[in-house]
Amino acid sequence: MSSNQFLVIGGAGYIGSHMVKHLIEHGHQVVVLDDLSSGHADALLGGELLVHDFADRPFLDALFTKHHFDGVFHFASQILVGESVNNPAKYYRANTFATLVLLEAMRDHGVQNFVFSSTAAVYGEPAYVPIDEAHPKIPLNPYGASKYMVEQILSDFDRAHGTKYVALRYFNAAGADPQARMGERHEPETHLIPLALQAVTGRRPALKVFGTDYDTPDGTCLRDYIHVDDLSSAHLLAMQYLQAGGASRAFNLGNGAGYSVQQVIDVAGKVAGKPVPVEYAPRRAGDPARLIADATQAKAVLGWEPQYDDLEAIIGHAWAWEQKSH
Ligand SMILES: NC(=O)c1ccc[n+]([C@@H]2O[C@H](COP(=O)([O-])OP(=O)(O)OC[C@H]3O[C@@H](n4cnc5c(N)ncnc54)[C@H](O)[C@@H]3O)[C@@H](O)[C@H]2O)c1
Ligand SMILES: O=c1ccn([C@@H]2O[C@H](COP(=O)(O)OP(=O)(O)O[C@H]3O[C@H](CO)[C@H](O)[C@H](O)[C@H]3O)[C@@H](O)[C@H]2O)c(=O)[nH]1
Repeated sequence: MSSNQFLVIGGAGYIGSHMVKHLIEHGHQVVVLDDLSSGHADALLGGELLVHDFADRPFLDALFTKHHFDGVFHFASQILVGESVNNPAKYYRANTFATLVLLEAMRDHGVQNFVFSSTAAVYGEPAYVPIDEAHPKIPLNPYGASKYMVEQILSDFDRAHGTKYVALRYFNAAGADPQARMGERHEPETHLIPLALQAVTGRRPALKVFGTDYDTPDGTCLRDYIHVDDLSSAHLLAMQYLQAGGASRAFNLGNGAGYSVQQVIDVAGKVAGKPVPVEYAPRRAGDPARLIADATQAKAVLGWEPQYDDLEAIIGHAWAWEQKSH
């Protein structure tokens, strides 16, 4: 495939920085637009970094006048589910309204091909697992709702303006660059794997296990952990699908296997060579017992083949990053 120029919004973040790496490794030109509110400039392996809020319309007008982009990947968002419940306006503004500003600018400048970071949170409490794309979308919190609203806007823009998009609904993003050049650096960190590993090193207090009385084999929640590099490969395939004339749609991204919180803790202890200090705590509000993806569509339509279906490999990469970064 020939070299293209892509805009990666939120490219200095956890998942976006792996995307930038993947694009560069595939010979593409990359412009990163990131305000560094939660991202890190040193996570970028290359490309041109523009430090700016992506929802600034005059800035976007100048950007789209100066550059021709073959497509746009959009990772920038507010990502804390709990915060979204207490401060919904922040989420509808940053995730939904800001993306509408971006989509209008893209429409007016004729920028085509949009790959959007959506989430399994659009589904809400699962009616069945594994969850396929046809599963009812009843988000339980404003974070999930803010993303689902963007999907609905995208569908309307496609009908009205021919905006071509793929919405990728990730399950639990995990792992890090196998060479530990970049990894997960959220602040505050809320995700299970980095918190477990940081409890081992003593950088954080004991890991609180949120609930041991779920209707699952060991009583803790099941999640579908998908490696960030596998997310990146799916994004590029989704972009190429659009460039080849594929119809706008959503895809789930996950491994299709559920691992319990207790299994993650056990594997993290094995990988780190020391047990994870844990404290058993009540359930966290809004956590479904099981979230497992049916990603058959991404495999069949995009030709996506995840490389890392082994939890030990995923946590191994996160551990190498954890040791290198602190
Ligand atoms: N981490 C997960 O498990 C997960 C799961 C499902 C979906 N997602 C989605 O994936 C995307 C990336 O998540 P992440 O974990 O990499 O988050 P992150 O916070 O590490 O990255 C987000 C990036 O966007 C930038 N950003 C935020 N607001 C901006 C703005 N207004 N203008 C310019 N840049 C801005 C931040 O500086 C950061 O670099 C998000 O859209 C998130 O909702 C993540
Ligand atoms: O300190 C912790 C942190 C998490 N957990 C448990 O570990 C599992 C995974 O929790 P994470 O916070 O790592 O991930 P979530 O499944 O809550 O969230 C992920 O999936 C969501 C979709 O439902 C959103 O997309 C979100 O951005 C993404 O990180 C859950 O059962 C949670 O209760 C703990 O027991 N202790």
